[in-house]
Amino acid sequence: MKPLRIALTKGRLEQDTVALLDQIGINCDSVRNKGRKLILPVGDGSIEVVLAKAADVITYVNHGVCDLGVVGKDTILEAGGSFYELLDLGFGKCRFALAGPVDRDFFAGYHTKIIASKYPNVAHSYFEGKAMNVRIIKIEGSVELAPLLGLSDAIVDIVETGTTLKENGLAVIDTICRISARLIANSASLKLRKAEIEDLVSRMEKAKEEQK
Ligand SMILES: Nc1ncnc2c1ncn2[C@@H]1O[C@H](COP(=O)(O)OP(=O)(O)OP(=O)(O)O)[C@@H](O)[C@H]1O
Ligand SMILES: O=P(O)(O)OC[C@H]1O[C@H](OP(=O)(O)OP(=O)(O)O)[C@H](O)[C@@H]1O
Repeated sequence: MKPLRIALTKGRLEQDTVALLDQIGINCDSVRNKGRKLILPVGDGSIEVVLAKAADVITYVNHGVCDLGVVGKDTILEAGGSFYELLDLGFGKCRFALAGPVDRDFFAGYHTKIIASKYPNVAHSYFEGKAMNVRIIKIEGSVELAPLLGLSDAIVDIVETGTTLKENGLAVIDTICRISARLIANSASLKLRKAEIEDLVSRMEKAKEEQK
């Protein structure tokens, strides 16, 4: 049988995911010593880890070329898709927040507010929920720059420790929602490889319980 393919978000979530796989008995030395390789067999070879950017994890799972994925709830909320969310993995914890300059009242004045974000869909839903008309500008990174440069009134971005906001004279105006890493599954894989996936999920759940 083909190995079960798990797309794993490179970067911040990588280490915790590898640690979790190790904990449930799937040896991930190949991932730790990957060099520039992007597809790595792990454990006894019945599982393959694919290293991808967050949004691409969802694309690969959606299209069924990967059976499972590990991705942040932030990316899930932004990208959407028709996959199943199987498990909250409990790491990669942060939150989505609306933030702006400490010395300005975001709600003051009647002009249409400008919001910068790497997550325009999340920002749009948030303000739609508040029945507030805003203009959203997509920024690719270091979103905190936008209000500092006078491009936007505020940002919708990820906040973890709050250090980036603080060091740039910004503060949280409102918390939008909590974020953590999730295990997602392609819907066909969930039917076709049910036993393997259920086994993996139950081992992950057990590992999570043991960590508490
Ligand atoms: N402080 C944080 N900042 C950003 N993401 C965080 C943070 N803490 C946890 N995360 C989670 O880690 C995931 C991956 O973040 P990471 O910064 O590695 O990649 P990225 O957001 O795609 O950025 P890049 O374009 O720099 O690769 C995020 O989608 C989010 O779920
Ligand atoms: O609250 P903190 O602990 O300071 O973390 C939050 C910061 O981390 C992320 O940026 P990242 O480092 O991923 O870079 P980016 O802005 O280029 O996406 C996020 O976009 C914030 O800028």
